[in-house]
Amino acid sequence: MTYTIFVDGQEGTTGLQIHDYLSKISNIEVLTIEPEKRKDYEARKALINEADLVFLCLPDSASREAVSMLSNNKTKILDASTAFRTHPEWSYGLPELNKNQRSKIQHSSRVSVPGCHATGFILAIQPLIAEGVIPGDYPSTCYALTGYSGGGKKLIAEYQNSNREQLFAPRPYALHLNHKHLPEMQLYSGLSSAPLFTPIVGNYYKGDAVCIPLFPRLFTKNVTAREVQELLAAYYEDERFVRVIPYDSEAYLEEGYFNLMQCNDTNNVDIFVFGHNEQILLVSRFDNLGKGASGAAIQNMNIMLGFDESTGLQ
Ligand SMILES: NC(=O)C1=CN([C@@H]2O[C@H](COP(=O)(O)OP(=O)(O)OC[C@H]3O[C@@H](n4cnc5c(N)ncnc54)[C@H](OP(=O)(O)O)[C@@H]3O)[C@@H](O)[C@H]2O)C=CC1
Ligand SMILES: CC(=O)N[C@@H](CCC(=O)OP(=O)(O)O)C(=O)O
Repeated sequence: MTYTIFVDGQEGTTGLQIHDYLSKISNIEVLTIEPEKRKDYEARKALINEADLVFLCLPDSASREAVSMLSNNKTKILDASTAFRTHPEWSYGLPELNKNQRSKIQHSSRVSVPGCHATGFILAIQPLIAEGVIPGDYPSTCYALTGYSGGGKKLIAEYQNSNREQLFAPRPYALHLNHKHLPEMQLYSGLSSAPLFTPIVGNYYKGDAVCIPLFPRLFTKNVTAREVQELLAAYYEDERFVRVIPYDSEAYLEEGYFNLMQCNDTNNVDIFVFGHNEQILLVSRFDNLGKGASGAAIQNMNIMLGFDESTGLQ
């Protein structure tokens, strides 16, 4: 069986990369829109309703509009925007979340692709809450270091076409403490309040390290950093895209420094547990355009269409 696929937003950062992945997958036919018609309501509506599966790689408002264009029961939607990530009728496209999530995605025709920072945060902290190690009302904090491609065409152009001195140094942002990923970070991690989250964008293309400092004295169970690593390793034992790095493994550092680009061009997430009995630092590392965006979108498509989950992915 051949499935027809349409990417609405095909010329954007996420859309272009999804096209790259799709070009390597068989059993699909990609429907394209003429470039000058890519924002034409009727032209988009026709293709959205013709396709078996549509990727929405658009701003939130255009995603909502695209969903309102649906007039059939066949088309499955995978939305990359923030518009539906906590919507009760949509499935959250993080198959590794728990034992039921993969099947939820498989049986759903509306799936949202998680935000990049949210992916790293939830994968690292959720199992510790689910297993009763960290209480749901834990006052969590999180910071993330990310490449500028996460900001889409506009931020890429700013970094690549400007020599402004202030772009050379890392730049903290979302300093009103209201980053758009907070609702999904809270909901799917199982926390009763959102983390205090401060992302930092750097002058490099891609690579994300989401860091979560933790104080075991505030935990429900008395555990060491080594035991936290063991718990996470057991939780993700059967997951092909999530690797929990052995505790205390200097081999993964480069002369003592962390390389946050090491998962680039893969769909992998590496989770590290650093620290000792009094302080722990969890770090999730991944490609913000891979498992943080387009790779995750393709992984979800594979599940929704019944393909092997790693089809087209590295
Ligand atoms: N789920 C994830 O992990 C990630 C999701 N995203 C999300 O994906 C979406 C796209 O992000 P990104 O690719 O980085 O953004 P870009 O700005 O790079 O691309 C967005 C594209 O959408 C097009 N567009 C805007 N409005 C319309 C419209 N009404 N109809 C058709 N096309 C339209 C733009 O056109 P034009 O070329 O004319 O500007 C552009 O090509 C955003 O919602 C973003 O939040 C982003 C990164 C990761
Ligand atoms: C550098 C930068 O701006 N990054 C984006 C992350 C993009 C992403 O993954 O998420 P969305 O799908 O929610 O857009 C940000 O922090 O908003």
